[in-house]
Amino acid sequence: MSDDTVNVIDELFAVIEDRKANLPEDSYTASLFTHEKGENAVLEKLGEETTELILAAKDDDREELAHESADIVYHLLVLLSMKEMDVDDLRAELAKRR
Ligand SMILES: N=c1c2ncn([C@@H]3O[C@H](COP(=O)(O)OP(=O)(O)OP(=O)(O)O)[C@@H](O)[C@H]3O)c2ncn1[C@@H]1O[C@H](COP(=O)(O)O)[C@@H](O)[C@H]1O
Repeated sequence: MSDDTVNVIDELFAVIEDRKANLPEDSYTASLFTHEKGENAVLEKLGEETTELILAAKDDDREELAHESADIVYHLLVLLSMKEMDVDDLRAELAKRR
């Protein structure tokens, strides 16, 4: 994995944190933080996208698999932010398993 690929995750997380702090009206991310369903909105998205990921894998559709993987990573980062966690928590957990 290139440094750019790693950085894009950190950069995306920084954007998510910014949206959480500033709640711009036109932001999908902000709408997840203010959703009437609370955290269930992002949890439902993760459930739906996991199903879509499974279907893409079963179809051997690599383009769709990458698309759904990105949707899941994005919504996972939103969830971590909602729980006052961050990418370092994920990195630390993965590193513990080496
Ligand atoms: N990475 C994402 C990202 N991934 C997914 N989504 C949104 O998540 C929603 C996914 O829901 P759905 O699966 O129902 O949408 P869909 O387009 O039908 O997707 P599929 O069914 O094809 O999987 C869509 O509205 C997408 O726009 C994202 N929205 C934002 N980001 C990032 O967050 C940044 C800030 O975005 P805003 O908060 O909107 O400013 C953007 O610059 C992006 O980098």
